[in-house]
Amino acid sequence: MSLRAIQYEKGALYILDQLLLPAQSKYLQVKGVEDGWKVINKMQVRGAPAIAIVGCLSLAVQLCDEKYENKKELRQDIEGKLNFLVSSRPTAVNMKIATEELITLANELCNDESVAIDTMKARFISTIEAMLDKDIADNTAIGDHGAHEILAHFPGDTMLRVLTHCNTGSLATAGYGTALGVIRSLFASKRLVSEKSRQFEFVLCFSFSLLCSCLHFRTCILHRDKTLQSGARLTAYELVHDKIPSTLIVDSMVAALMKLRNISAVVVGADRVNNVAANGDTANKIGTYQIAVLAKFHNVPFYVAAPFTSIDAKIPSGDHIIIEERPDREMTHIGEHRIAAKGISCWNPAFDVTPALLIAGIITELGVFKPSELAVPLARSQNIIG
Ligand SMILES: CSC[C@@H](O)[C@@H](O)C(=O)COP(=O)(O)O
Repeated sequence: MSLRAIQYEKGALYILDQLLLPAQSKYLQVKGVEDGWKVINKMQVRGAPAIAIVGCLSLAVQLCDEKYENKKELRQDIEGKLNFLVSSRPTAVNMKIATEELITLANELCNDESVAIDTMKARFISTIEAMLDKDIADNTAIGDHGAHEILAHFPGDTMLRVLTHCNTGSLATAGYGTALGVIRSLFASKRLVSEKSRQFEFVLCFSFSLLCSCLHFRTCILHRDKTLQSGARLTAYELVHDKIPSTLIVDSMVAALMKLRNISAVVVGADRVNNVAANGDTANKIGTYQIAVLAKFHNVPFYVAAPFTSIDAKIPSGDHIIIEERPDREMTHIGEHRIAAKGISCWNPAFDVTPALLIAGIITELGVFKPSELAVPLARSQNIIG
């Protein structure tokens, strides 16, 4: 059973505090939108789908306790609280898309005279609650489509090595994960386990290799604080928990890795996939772009795994994605200990944008598409949701 980092039962929401991982596994109660905003902004919960789900569930929790005079008052309160939640982190689009859909729903319920206030509240809350199950179902589908796509390029008994970046697993979603979901599905596939690979595992202590590009070391002097060591702290934690053999590397090793080891594919997640004018540029954790460039150079297929809730149909290109900048302290300190020379200035963007031309395919819950082919399945996904 993979981790459940978001635990919800009618009116009660708990999240696994990701800032404490892997040393401590402690759940925090989220009592309403103020708490929801704080846990997202402080990155106690992170990852694009998880941000949206926790944000929306924090609203559901609060609505359970609030009393309203009339539907208009309820509608206004919903809109204000959702817009507040969107401001918690700017790059991932999932919370913004969820907000637009939920405001549309609140307007419809408010304008429908056959719907009483209690029914409006109950329908609104149950729509939010459904996000949890839908995300897990989407991720399982993403995992299977992605594994199928990658395996199709290799004969049955070939041992695969997949490189991923950041954390896209159960900690970043309602469960199973996106890019990490593909890796879970690959792991579950019997085609990967062969006599040959077992022998290889035993001799080289490699196992069938998942290589996580992890710590965010950059420009050779810098180390990020724990909010961003998401590979080492979070992905490694999930893989160890699920007993999926894997190897940790740091970002600066990717070129050497691709030259010296036979990497089958790269699979990463997304905070926002732009889909206007058949674009497909993708924002993801800082360092993703350089991995995509290196993958192109070494002829390694580079995939993005993301649900349609991460696809933004509104901005003209990836250049318009707002990139969140994090505090200097993440680069200058390890815990309380300063490692950078006092007086040095820092640039600390949390994300970068990978141009669509470097992406072999976007792995979604509806299948794998070229970045330029997303428009039709996006419309289909909106009909399914709507
Ligand atoms: C399924 S999670 C996809 C992305 O959100 C993930 O790759 C990522 O970049 C997370 O960034 P974070 O800053 O940890 O929220």
